[in-house]
Amino acid sequence: MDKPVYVHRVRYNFSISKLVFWSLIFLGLIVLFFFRSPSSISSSRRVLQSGPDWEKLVRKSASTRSPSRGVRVLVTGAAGFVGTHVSIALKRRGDGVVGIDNFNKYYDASLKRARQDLLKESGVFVVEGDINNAVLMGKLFELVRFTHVMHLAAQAGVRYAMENPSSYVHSNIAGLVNVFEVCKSANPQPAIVWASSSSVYGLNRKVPFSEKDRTDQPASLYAATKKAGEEIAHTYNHIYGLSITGLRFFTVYGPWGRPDMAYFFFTKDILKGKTIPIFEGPKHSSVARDFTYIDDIVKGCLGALDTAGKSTGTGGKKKGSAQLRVFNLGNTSPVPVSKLVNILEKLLKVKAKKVKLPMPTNGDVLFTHANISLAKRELGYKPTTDLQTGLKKFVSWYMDYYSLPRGKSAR
Ligand SMILES: O=C(O)[C@H]1O[C@H](OP(=O)(O)OP(=O)(O)OC[C@H]2O[C@@H](n3ccc(=O)[nH]c3=O)[C@H](O)[C@@H]2O)[C@H](O)[C@@H](O)[C@@H]1O
Repeated sequence: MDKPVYVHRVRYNFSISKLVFWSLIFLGLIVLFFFRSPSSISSSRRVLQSGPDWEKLVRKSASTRSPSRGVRVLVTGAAGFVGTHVSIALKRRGDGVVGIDNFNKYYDASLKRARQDLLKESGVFVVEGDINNAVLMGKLFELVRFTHVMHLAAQAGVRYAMENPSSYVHSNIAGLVNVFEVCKSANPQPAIVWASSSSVYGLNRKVPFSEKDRTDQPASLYAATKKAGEEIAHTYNHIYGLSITGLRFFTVYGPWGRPDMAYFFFTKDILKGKTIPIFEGPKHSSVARDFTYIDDIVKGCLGALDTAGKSTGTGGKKKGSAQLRVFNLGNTSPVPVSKLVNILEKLLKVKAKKVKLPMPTNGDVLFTHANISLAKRELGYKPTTDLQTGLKKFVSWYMDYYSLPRGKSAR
């Protein structure tokens, strides 16, 4: 028997509304996925890495306040801890600054994104890319006649080198070589200031560590890649006339710091009531570091940049000898890790749960202590912040950044 027409119509209408219903659900899911996925969050911040708008951003960021001074700096690792502070300091005094950073996930990338926001507020544009990308690096030099490169991009961390050795080779060796390659071919060649590390002193026992001391006993792959970097710097200076200054940083700490470093994760764990491991040397001796506050390091970096001689080559050809320097940037007052924890306990007003453990044999050294007389003489470097004062500033930033109640900490 034929069904009445209205039955067909009802069925037809029903399947249309079903189709519309499911389409809307499907669309909703797509929208939800794009709004919530972290990659969409970062891509919304990301600017296309080519085209006139991007070039305009690069050129604007590189423009100097006073054209007569004309200092234009490419800062690699600009969204890193030291990179952010140095970029802001350069921009604040009127220099042109362009940043580059690959925003890798070695530690919480949202902290790097927050630093990027801070840089943007200061007028510093950060190009998203890897220093190993020769085309991108070359493009930046086509757009801007950089006078200096502040090369701070690196795979940091002493102990992580056991977990991911190739990341150290990629950033600290291949990446460094690529930076030098691009600089040697640039016309004019920029002067380069780059981050080496106190870890190059390795098993050196002579204190305080002087630039003249031996650095051929690295205790970690990280240290070995930094030491290799210093030798590679010698080669590029020798063959191409690049002016190169290496800075040996001593355990830099402060606001906007690195969450993988002890002072940072101790703070987090003390507040959470988690037990913190304090490493000890043989016979329960204390392990100590020459902790150096970020503002002092920034002054050292700017001092190195301002006193850097010009590179002498052009377009890959050496014209004469150029400056090759290396400096310790430390605080000259080593503090035992147990004392660092005591200071944090007082500032946080929380008693830490501690466990003393023998220092693991994965690259750590027992102590560091910088002799800074060379940097004092040549760069005018003079650290002024002791650990108590610097940690107070760090804790204050930490409580604000993570929106923690103020009651628990001392400002
Ligand atoms: O000065 C440097 O050259 C280096 O300083 C730091 O390396 P490190 O001094 O080992 O800094 P942290 O990892 O923050 O360790 C600080 C101290 O805390 C100790 N520690 C670390 C971790 C832990 O769980 N317990 C502990 O007692 C370490 O043995 C060390 O004495 C940085 O992580 C390196 O990137 C940098 O190059």
